[in-house]
Amino acid sequence: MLQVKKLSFSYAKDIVLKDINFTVNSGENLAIIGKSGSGKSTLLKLIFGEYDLEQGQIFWKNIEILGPKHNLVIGYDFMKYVSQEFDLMPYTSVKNNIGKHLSRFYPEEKEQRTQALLKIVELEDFATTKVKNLSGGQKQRVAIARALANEPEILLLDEPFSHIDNFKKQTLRRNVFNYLKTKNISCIVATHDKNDVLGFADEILVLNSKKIIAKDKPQELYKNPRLPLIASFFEEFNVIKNKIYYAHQLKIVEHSDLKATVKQSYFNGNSWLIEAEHNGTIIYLNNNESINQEEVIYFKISD
Ligand SMILES: Nc1ncnc2c1ncn2[C@@H]1O[C@H](COP(=O)(O)OP(=O)(O)OP(=O)(O)O)[C@@H](O)[C@H]1O
Repeated sequence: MLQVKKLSFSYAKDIVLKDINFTVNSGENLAIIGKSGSGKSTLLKLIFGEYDLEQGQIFWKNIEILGPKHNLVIGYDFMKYVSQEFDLMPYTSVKNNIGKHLSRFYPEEKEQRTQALLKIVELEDFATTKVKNLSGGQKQRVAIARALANEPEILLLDEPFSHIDNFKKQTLRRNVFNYLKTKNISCIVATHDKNDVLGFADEILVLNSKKIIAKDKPQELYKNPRLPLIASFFEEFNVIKNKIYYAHQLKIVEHSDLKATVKQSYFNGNSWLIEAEHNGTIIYLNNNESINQEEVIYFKISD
């Protein structure tokens, strides 16, 4: 189990994280979300041991994670971190990057393991390509495979699929997160993308104003977002009479006391997102088809 206890941290004078407490069990997938600059990457780096803590402690099982003041080499064998920078060896092949930390004394196992990892990140065709000749998304996939090579006990992922195209993203997410579950590897993912979270995270931790403002199962946070900041992570939403409603909870009907004037329609695949003005504020609703600008609509709210 990972335990983060009373952690506070600042770069120079500005405090970034204050009194952070949480735990992650073995095999659990925790997503960290929050606005840009809320401290997600900093928290991952602290857990990895990249900086010395000012206050608080971090433990993996009963080993205390310590920063550079206490360790000549940053990091621990049981933990891997895939940063936004990847840190790959550019003039070396994909295969050798992935196998970098695998033992040379067992060449057959090393080859099998590398092939299995190439398959997970779907880079079999690039095994002998030098990393410098890969696209950003391909490099990101190499970095993920390399982090998995020695089966860490806990994996820290910072925006792990941000460079990967939409054609591959969903398959890759399933491959990686299912692999982690089958191997009981704990995982902490910092992300802006709800698709990295819904369907994969056991819990979501929300950072805001230096603190944890929520920690709950994705289903619970989605159903009861409590704050506009949380709702905005999932979908377009409205605040009506101090309650939060997603766009799909407002239904256009023939007759209602609730009236709005359409301003814009946006195609979003499954339906259209309708932007309309209601009592001087902009609201968002879903509809099966687009609606002309300035048309008056009536809507009801369904919980
Ligand atoms: N090395 C550093 N030195 C000084 N300040 C830093 C450093 N790294 C980050 N910060 C600051 O700390 C705060 C938190 O940054 P961090 O990168 O952890 O946020 P984040 O939530 O991961 O952001 P994003 O979602 O944009 O990646 C920001 O205000 C940032 O400017």
